[in-house]
Amino acid sequence: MASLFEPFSLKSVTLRNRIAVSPMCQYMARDGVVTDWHRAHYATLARGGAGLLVVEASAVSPEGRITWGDLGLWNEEQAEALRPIVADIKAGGAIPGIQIAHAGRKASANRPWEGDDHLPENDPHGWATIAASAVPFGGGLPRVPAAMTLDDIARVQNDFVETAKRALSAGFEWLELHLAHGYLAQSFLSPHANKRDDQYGGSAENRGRFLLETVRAVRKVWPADLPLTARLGVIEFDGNDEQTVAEAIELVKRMKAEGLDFLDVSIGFNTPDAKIPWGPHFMADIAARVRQETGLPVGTSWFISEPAEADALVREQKVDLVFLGRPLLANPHWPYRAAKELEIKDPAWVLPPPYAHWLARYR
Ligand SMILES: CC(=O)[C@H]1CCCN(Cc2ccccc2)C1
Repeated sequence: MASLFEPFSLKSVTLRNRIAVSPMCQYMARDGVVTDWHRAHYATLARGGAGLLVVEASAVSPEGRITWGDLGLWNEEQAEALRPIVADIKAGGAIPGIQIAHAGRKASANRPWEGDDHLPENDPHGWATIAASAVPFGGGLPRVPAAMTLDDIARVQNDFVETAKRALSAGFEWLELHLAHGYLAQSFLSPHANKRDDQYGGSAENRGRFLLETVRAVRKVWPADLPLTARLGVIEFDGNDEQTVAEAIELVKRMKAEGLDFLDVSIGFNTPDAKIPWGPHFMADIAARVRQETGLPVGTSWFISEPAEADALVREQKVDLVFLGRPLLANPHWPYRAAKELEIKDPAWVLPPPYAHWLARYR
């Protein structure tokens, strides 16, 4: 029976435990390039003891960023600048992962602490946005995106492929396609956002096409022995959940057949009117259903903060990995806290030797 501190192997990669650092935007990049902020941020988190560290959403093109502060992986300079980050993550003992993304109709926005809303259309720092259809998200993100042409679709899918190749060249061993949170790929899957009448709209199969084609294309360039994963919004909490989850599970089965190795189960966030049932590990049972019905290993996040809860989710085989975000911002050594609370042997040694030997002494 696996527990939080059991290793996890997937393809040729082995994680030292079931704790993953969830991709968390820092909005501290310059032209998509990492800065000193990221160097300290990622080294600290990697040294904290997690088994996997997924670097924040990195845009596949400049207009694919949420804000001007987002990381990018659309050019070689950005890839090169990520190499020391990968080295720091590996030196800390974690597997280096990265999430690659296109923000779609949620792009061209202010950083969360500076408004978390769309820049004014005439703002020189903003840019035109694209999505499945010319339908705005709403709320603080009212900008109307351009409906993508078939050429746009092919271009953006190629951007994901080229970005995946750069992630490999930068040394990442775990790739997460961002297909969630109301961003570009998710906007194709959602009837809230996708009003197309071509082969990318209408039926569930058509609405899943962009996502499935992107997985298929990236799988061709991402090494067969390295995990190709995705974060997918499988539920909207918009009153139509049974249909949404059923459609998502069918799509995940198709993605698995195309070589997807793991699913990070999340939320669609395609409508500002969603009624999210925020609460302790509220996504766990939905993740367990995806795991059960697709046979893929899964992870999930959202309101997982207590070690005993995280351990139970793994022991009960609801998830294979727990993705932690804010608990790790609050305490980058959360794995050490968990090791103590779960009474793991030699808990201090989830941390690097310079810390562990002191913490293990004077008991
Ligand atoms: C890139 C990404 O998925 C991040 C960006 C920052 C907010 N994160 C969490 C979030 C998603 C959707 C609505 C509200 C909050 C998601």
